[in-house]
Amino acid sequence: MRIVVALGGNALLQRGQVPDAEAQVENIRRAVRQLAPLTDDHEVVITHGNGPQVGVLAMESAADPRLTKAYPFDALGAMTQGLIGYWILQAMGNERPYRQFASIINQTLVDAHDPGFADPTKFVGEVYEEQQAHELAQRHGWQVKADGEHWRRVVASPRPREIIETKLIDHLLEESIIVVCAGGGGVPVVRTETGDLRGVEAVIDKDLSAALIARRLRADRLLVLTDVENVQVDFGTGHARPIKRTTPAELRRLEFPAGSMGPKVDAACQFVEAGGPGVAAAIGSLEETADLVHGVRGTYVTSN
Ligand SMILES: Nc1ncnc2c1ncn2[C@@H]1O[C@H](COP(=O)(O)OP(=O)(O)O)[C@@H](O)[C@H]1O
Ligand SMILES: NC(=O)OP(=O)(O)O
Repeated sequence: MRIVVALGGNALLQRGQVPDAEAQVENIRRAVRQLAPLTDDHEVVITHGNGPQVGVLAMESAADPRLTKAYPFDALGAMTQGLIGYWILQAMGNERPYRQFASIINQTLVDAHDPGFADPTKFVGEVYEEQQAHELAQRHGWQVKADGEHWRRVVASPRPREIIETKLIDHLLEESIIVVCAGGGGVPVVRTETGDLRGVEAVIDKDLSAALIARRLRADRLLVLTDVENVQVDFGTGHARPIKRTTPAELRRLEFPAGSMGPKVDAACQFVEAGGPGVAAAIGSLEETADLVHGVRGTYVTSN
């Protein structure tokens, strides 16, 4: 099978964890232990989040007295692809030394008029208490929103339209190379009137980019790996219950938060709606990756 995996930002850095390199390398090592067995029997593409990391780089860039202007988010996104891609590449290589892995810096086309530019939803950086978040927003010109019980900086997150390097990724898979790509959803770019590509200030949702890649590569499975075992109905209430097997039609009738479960559900639905017979998407815990593939665990989404 051809499998596209979206590795949640929580797998790389848990909420509240200090973003030291050592901590992230250790988290990635744990995540990769779950992913490596997939590569024994399947063609695998790994995408990953970058919200916490791109927030750290943005703070560093804004604080650098030598710069007249902080680095824009397209450049910071490319940096996180290099950083996290390198960590994943090394960890995968250590788990499966006889396999070949490639991590690519990729660009993701977005629409310059996407409504996501006017209503930022992508959480970046660390979590704050509400009061502190508002103070930081005032001081740095950020926009901040509630993320569960905490508050975080938000940036624009336009919908991914095309993965510029799709053909390259396809070639690599056909050569039995495991590909890490679309880190942080891919570097957001728009096409100018002259046909050139130009980076834009945004962070794309990696789950939506993973769904797009999975569709374009005609994948059999989309695995959205995060820190909860299932998508839940009435999440966060006393009567929350897990959704096990479902369809896009059923999921589309429910509502999920824009900055967390919403894009995961949307990604799963988009992939299954566009896919051929036998395709499935699963949303669930990284720790249960092997069982998600066949719908034994997690929320398993099929067309009927
Ligand atoms: N209906 C829901 N079912 C399950 N989890 C939900 C739901 N709504 C919101 N969440 C939250 O979504 C989180 C996963 O989204 P997110 O933090 O963006 O994941 P990741 O960083 O792993 O991509 C869970 O930890 C949970 O707190
Ligand atoms: N870019 C992105 O979707 O990152 P997170 O998964 O960390 O939110």
